Amino acid sequence: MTKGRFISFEGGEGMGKSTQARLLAKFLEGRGLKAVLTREPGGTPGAEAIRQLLLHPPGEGWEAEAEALLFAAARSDHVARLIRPAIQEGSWVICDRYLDSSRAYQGRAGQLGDAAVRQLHAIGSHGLLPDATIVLSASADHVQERLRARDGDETDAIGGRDDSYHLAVNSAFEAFASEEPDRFRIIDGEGTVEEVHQRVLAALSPMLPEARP
Ligand SMILES: Nc1ncnc2c1ncn2[C@@H]1O[C@H](COP(=O)(O)OP(=O)(O)O)[C@@H](O)[C@H]1O
Ligand SMILES: Cc1cn([C@H]2C[C@H](O)[C@@H](COP(=O)(O)OP(=O)(O)O)O2)c(=O)[nH]c1=O
Repeated sequence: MTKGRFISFEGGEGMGKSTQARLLAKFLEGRGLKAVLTREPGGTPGAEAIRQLLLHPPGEGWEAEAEALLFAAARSDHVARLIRPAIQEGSWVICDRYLDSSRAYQGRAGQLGDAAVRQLHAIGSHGLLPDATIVLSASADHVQERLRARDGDETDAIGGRDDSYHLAVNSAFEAFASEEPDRFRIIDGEGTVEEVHQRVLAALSPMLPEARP
């Protein structure tokens, strides 16, 4: 059996990751492939429970180190129980956020540093990296309007952090993409959902299987 593929979508809140991850999974299924659509933090019962603890923390919230450990623990369960087995059985795993979110949010914006986040990942998930990572990028004005329509005034412990935190997150993703151009593709997230989907397909085209006649 051929090994599957692993693709992650990254970027700040409201860039269109969930929308585009869903469309890519549908596209792959249309080509006769098995696609597993999943998300972080989450994807398994244990990781979904940790997601609640992270986004709606009890008490006064987590210290930076505890927060990074919880993300790494959720990822460890997700990789061991869902991502790795799915890749091994030949599926395409499409993941809405993955390690690079921890690098950008906890490592850069949260100031824990890249080495510490990578160390946790080496222990928790044996360093598993995606074959390709799509970073969606759009202007703050654009995204604010989308988020208002999606969430109203609702926010969570991380989405609700100040503008400078989110600016650091966005510039971290850009830096990662330029440091590792073989794995990352930056995609313009502005325009219609279909326009962005076509850009995603174009960026991944060398990996994608041919349409069957
Ligand atoms: N290209 C687009 N143009 C307009 N609205 C969009 C576009 N892509 C997504 N949206 C909408 O914007 C909101 C945020 O998109 P979503 O996919 O949830 O982003 P993310 O997962 O990055 O937070 C959703 O309400 C979604 O329907
Ligand atoms: C996976 C991951 C997410 N996060 C944050 C980013 C988001 O604020 C939140 C996940 O919420 P989510 O609803 O998935 O994000 P979005 O609004 O982009 O759809 O958790 C981290 O801080 N570190 C991580 O490793």
